[in-house]
Amino acid sequence: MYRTRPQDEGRLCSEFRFSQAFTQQYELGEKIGKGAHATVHIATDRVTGERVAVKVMPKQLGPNGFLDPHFVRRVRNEVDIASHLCGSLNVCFFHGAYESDAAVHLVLELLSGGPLWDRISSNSYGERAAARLVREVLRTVAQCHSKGIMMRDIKPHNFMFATQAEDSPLKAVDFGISVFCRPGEVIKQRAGTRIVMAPEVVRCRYGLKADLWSVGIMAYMLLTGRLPFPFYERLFVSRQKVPADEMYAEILHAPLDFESPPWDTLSADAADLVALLLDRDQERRPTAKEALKHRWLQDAEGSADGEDVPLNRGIVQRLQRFGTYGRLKQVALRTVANHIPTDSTTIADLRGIFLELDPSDSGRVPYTRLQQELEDGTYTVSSAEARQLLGQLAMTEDGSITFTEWVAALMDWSKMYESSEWDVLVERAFHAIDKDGSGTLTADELELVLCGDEGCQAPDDLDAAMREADLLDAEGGIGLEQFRALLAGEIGDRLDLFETRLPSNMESYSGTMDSTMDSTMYGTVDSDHT
Ligand SMILES: Nc1ncnc2c1ncn2[C@@H]1O[C@H](COP(=O)(O)OP(=O)(O)OP(=O)(O)O)[C@@H](O)[C@H]1O
Repeated sequence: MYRTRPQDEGRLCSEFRFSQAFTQQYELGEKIGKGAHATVHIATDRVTGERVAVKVMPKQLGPNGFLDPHFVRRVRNEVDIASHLCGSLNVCFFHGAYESDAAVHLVLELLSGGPLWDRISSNSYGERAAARLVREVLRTVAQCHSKGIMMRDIKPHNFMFATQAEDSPLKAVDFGISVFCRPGEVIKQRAGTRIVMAPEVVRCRYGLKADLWSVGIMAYMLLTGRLPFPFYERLFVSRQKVPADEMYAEILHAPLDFESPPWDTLSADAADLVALLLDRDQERRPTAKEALKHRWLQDAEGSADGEDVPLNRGIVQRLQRFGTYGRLKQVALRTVANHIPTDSTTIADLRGIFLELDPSDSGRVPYTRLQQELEDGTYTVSSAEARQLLGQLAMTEDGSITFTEWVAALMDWSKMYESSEWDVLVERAFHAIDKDGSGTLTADELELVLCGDEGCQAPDDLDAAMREADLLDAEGGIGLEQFRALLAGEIGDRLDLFETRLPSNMESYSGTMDSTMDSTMYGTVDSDHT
């Protein structure tokens, strides 16, 4: 994620250093959405014909003619967080960023199922359907929190369905006001959308747990079609303006309504989880990982979906986990994988599955064969998602994936990390990258492993990788200890943070819903501008 550095604030227009080749690569089509900071269009890839969404953000200049620092921060947030999370199927896939003199273009996965907001307004969810959606939202939050990212604007507008299907996956969009926040860190700037704002955000002293309150409000809305606060009636039914101070007072003090219908017909488990998430004491409120273990969410998909999924049915989970590691960490893991002896027992099960795909034991599997494996019905992934997942893997020139790559992507690295082999492997990998033997990985050496002999094509590639690895300040290079820390961080991300995408029976939506809610009542308060 972007941290504001003095030299980045107010840079001249061209200085995002994104590619300027948008119009060469894409044909811009009809407008499909509008937010406060951007318009969103459909666009078509001129070579592949693939349809994508393009978020066009007009460049905002400050009075001095330089780019407005808030604008720079918002764009960097979106780009960096989307890059961090691009392996996750719970997040709208980010294809890349472009800029012209007038605008930044963010090319995104096209989500044609519309925002969750629209379905909340026209449907009520049966408990099981609601539980599935809450679980997807919690997974997204858990993935973000494990990367130290606070989403800060969790609301039904910022989750969109991939398709029109009732059981469509739900994906997060719009990370414009998200921030880096380590566990225990306190943020003091009020930001977000009032109706989902946690009490501690209102008080301007908050951390990651504030996201869980917002999930609680979303879960409440999914189950009841309304908000738990008295101001709901005035704002959404009578359509009156409610002063911000009055909303804040109710968020801080008003009793939350768990009595009125339909609470009398909802399960005790549903009420229990929502009440836990809406605990005003953030210390007692569960983390996203704890909430995911709640009883109400356990049978949400009716299928096994956790650490217990066998390797041969857990490829989608593992590819997502690898995809969220960041490019520099991925290449570092590849280098480590390259040093694991092929007969090591730690990779025996991975070898067995690889051999099923590569019966002649050539050490390679064609990319197309893997794509077929993901799309053959074992998993519920679209072609674009299969490409997204496999796009994390480095391909050989003949379009194959090597066994080393397979190990790097699918390995349970936490087990290797705990083994006696780990330290030696990391050291060997470090020395393999440190070509000049200086004991430090320089920018040139990192560029070589990231982008090969030709160097990085997009000027921002190396910077972005360093930002992802939180190593932007490592101007003198990366030493062995930093390299170790890079590899160890988040190594133990639990697999059940990621969807299995194994088929399961989904309950249909049911019931009725108040359809008077209106997106105009839903504006983000971006405190950077207030
Ligand atoms: N990937 C996508 N696929 C299809 N439509 C999208 C996509 N991303 C956004 N949209 C549509 O465009 C609208 C505006 O997008 P978005 O919310 O990201 O803009 P914004 O200006 O950053 O928002 P905000 O007003 O919350 O700051 C969304 O409400 C949605 O309807």
